Amino acid sequence: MIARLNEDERAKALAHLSNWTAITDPDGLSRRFTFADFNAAFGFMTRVAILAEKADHHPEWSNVYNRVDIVLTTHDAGGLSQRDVDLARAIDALLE
Ligand SMILES: C[C@H](O)[C@H](O)[C@H]1CNC2=NC(N)=NC(=O)C2=N1
Repeated sequence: MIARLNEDERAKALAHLSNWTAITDPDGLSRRFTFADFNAAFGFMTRVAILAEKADHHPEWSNVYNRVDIVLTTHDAGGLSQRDVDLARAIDALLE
């Protein structure tokens, strides 16, 4: 069973995830992405979906036209875990 991050682990992880916001309900990370249009937003979602399937770790997300809102939280852990941090980094890397 994957564990929630403790305070020390959270602080260290967040220091490397400046684009993401720590949230409490659910306990996790969130980030809003804005693209030129729906096509670009959906293309991004497709790439994130492939990452998520490979990692067997899936985002909570919504899309409105060119905007994608992502929340990363670990259901199996009841909150923020290393899996969320790893997926956030992998998502950021898609845009580099
Ligand atoms: C059975 C399967 O491995 C689990 O349900 C995985 C799938 N994707 C998941 N995604 C997220 N965000 N949290 C989980 O706990 C989780 N668990």
